[in-house]
Amino acid sequence: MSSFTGPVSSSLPSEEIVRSRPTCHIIVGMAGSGKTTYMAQLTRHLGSECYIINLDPAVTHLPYTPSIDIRDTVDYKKVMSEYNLGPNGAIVTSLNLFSTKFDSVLKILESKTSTIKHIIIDTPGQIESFTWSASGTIITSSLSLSFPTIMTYVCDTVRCCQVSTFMSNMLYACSMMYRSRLPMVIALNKIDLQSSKIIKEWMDDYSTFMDAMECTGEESYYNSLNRSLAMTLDKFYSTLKRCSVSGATGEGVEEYLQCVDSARSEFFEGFWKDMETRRDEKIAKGEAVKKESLKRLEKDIEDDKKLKSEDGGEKGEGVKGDDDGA
Ligand SMILES: Nc1nc2c(ncn2[C@@H]2O[C@H](COP(=O)(O)OP(=O)(O)OP(=O)(O)O)[C@@H](O)[C@H]2O)c(=O)[nH]1
Repeated sequence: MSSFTGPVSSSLPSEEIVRSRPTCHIIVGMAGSGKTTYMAQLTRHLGSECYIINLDPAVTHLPYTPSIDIRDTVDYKKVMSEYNLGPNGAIVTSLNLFSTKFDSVLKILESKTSTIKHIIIDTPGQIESFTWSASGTIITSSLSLSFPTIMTYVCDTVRCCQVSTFMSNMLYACSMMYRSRLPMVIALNKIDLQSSKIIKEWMDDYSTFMDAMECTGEESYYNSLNRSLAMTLDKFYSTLKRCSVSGATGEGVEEYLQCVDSARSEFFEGFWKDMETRRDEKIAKGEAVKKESLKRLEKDIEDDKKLKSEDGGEKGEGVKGDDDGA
């Protein structure tokens, strides 16, 4: 799996150091999918082993107590009025403002690595404001350069039992996974209300999804688009880790943590290896550029010398001095 598009520094921690670090879970999902409720359940389960960060500037109530809260740094309502923005624009701007201070967050996290095993991050309900914004990319990249990081995509199982909602969610998850290049866990949430069996079948067997689409009785452009997309997504499903959970009852948290463990290993096999290769490539490229510059400099000096000998050294002291200096 190739990965990273942000800055690569040769002063990054080694794999050995990163391996001993807590796993960072970035919790994403469509509005109302149950991210916050599930996070509360997860953090209750993990207790003092986890460190919680809230990145949703517009949330009014949280059922958990975050250790770092974007709302302590950025006043979303003020951003709205000062920059004359609507709700979504204000979320993106608040995230942008917060991302400029993200180095301080990383420093705090660094100081906690010996006492925590998980860093859990809640993101705004307006999924695109985090996943498709520059600040979302900066935050995700910064975290993944210091900690084994995974994306947890929370799905509302009740709504995903409709073929069109299922497809929208999978397309979103797929694009986010390929954009971030991080391992992804799909948490099929709200299983206290609806079994996730049918969704798993659709992921495992393309023909069952086709059958479900036939059952809608529609032969529309939308269905033929869904059919083509389903074929394309087939490969994506095979790379996913998925589990069934309930933010309401806590069911499935253990299964989720097993998925996280395997996603963590995938992080080192895919993302981290690729990142190191890129870093080595960049250093090697830097060396090559240096060598090339040196060659050019030597050639310039040679050319200069040739010119001077052709001129018979008539250019006087100044040029001689330059030559000596070179
Ligand atoms: N029955 C049931 N309800 C749930 C579950 N998870 C969340 N809910 C309900 O779904 C609604 C949305 O839950 P939230 O946790 O606020 O969802 P969210 O994704 O954080 O919402 P946004 O931040 O607005 O995107 C709330 O009414 C929750 O009580 C679940 O596992 N089972």
